[in-house]
Amino acid sequence: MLEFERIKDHEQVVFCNDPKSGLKAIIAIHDTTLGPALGGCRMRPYATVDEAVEDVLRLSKGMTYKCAAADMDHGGGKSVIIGDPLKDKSPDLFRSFGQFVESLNGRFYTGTDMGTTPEDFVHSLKETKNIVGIPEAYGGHGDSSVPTAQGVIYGLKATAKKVWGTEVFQDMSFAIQGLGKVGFKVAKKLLEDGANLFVTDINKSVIKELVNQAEHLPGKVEVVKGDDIYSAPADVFVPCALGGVINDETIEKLKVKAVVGSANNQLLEDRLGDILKERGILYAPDYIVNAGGLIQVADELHHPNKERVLQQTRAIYDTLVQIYDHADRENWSTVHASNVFCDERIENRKQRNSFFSASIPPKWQIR
Ligand SMILES: NC(=O)c1ccc[n+]([C@@H]2O[C@H](COP(=O)([O-])OP(=O)(O)OC[C@H]3O[C@@H](n4cnc5c(N)ncnc54)[C@H](O)[C@@H]3O)[C@@H](O)[C@H]2O)c1
Repeated sequence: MLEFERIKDHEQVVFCNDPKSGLKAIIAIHDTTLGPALGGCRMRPYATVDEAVEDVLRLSKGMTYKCAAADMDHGGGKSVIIGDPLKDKSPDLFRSFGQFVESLNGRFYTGTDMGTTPEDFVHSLKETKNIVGIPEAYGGHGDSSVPTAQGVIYGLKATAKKVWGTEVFQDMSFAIQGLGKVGFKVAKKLLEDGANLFVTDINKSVIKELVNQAEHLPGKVEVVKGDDIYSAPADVFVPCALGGVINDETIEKLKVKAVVGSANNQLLEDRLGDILKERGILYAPDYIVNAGGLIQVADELHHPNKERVLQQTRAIYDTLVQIYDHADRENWSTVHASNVFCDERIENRKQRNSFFSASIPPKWQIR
């Protein structure tokens, strides 16, 4: 049962039901103060509608913060399709989803997330232009893991500067969990710069590939098993696989001085940010560090330009510096400092919007 109390933080929640294509989806728009909502579309065989609602509400709120932190003119939204991505996909399902997105008249832009691919949304594009993260052949930027990995590198530089007073990775050590699209690129760049890595992945073939490539690079790789990555004697832990990896159990094992990675929702709960602080471990808030992909997909709405994406991704460095300094001044965790930073950006925009509101044209229609 969905009660208004449950969605009181959200502007709009839309249930999409199309028996012909089998589409059952939910679109949540959290906050459009900064601009039209932006957020991916996740497809999962949710056990209950309640579980799907929970996910879409939480994820859309997270997008409001992520867009604010990256200084995007977008608010937070997200969508979920209830279904098995291995069995239930069809062109009609994604066309139908596109029609529902179109019905929101530019209030919501979406694209790929867990369980969906850019190719799925080529079908949705036939019904709406409000799709991002599309293949290069359709005018998009293609693989978003490239700027995401660049953002992680800028995050590592800002953090290394803060903790060790240097941005030189040579002879520093990093424990990388997950060598997928993002983690592999980060690992390779660090090896090129002469860093020492501890790595783990459940996929043996990516480990083998990295070890092979490392033979021709200045840095060194040591492969560790599963959970041993948490206690690896490294300077920085770089989570690039799953969410929730920093929890009461793993936090005790960490020997690092900093945590900087691409994984979404790295802390199981925000309070763990305080424990990291107490333990003298500098945490780079995930939604700031991993915004490169978001920056790239949003850029598609303004005639895609890779140089502009790189420039905006570089700003992740400065944002982190501001947050670290603010957290220091107030004696806050970086999690709290970062949430306050985003809330202030949203509040400031509210005031600016009200000043111009009588004269500005409708703010949504970007392309
Ligand atoms: N790709 C992007 O642009 C982007 C943007 C923002 C955030 N992220 C987040 O960054 C993380 C990595 O994204 P990606 O695109 O590289 O995903 P990916 O699926 O390409 O890579 C994830 C890797 O983690 C490995 N893995 C899974 N479970 C593991 C475990 N228990 N221990 C060790 N390794 C494990 C997988 O085998 C895979 O190689 C995800 O949390 C994702 O949500 C990605």
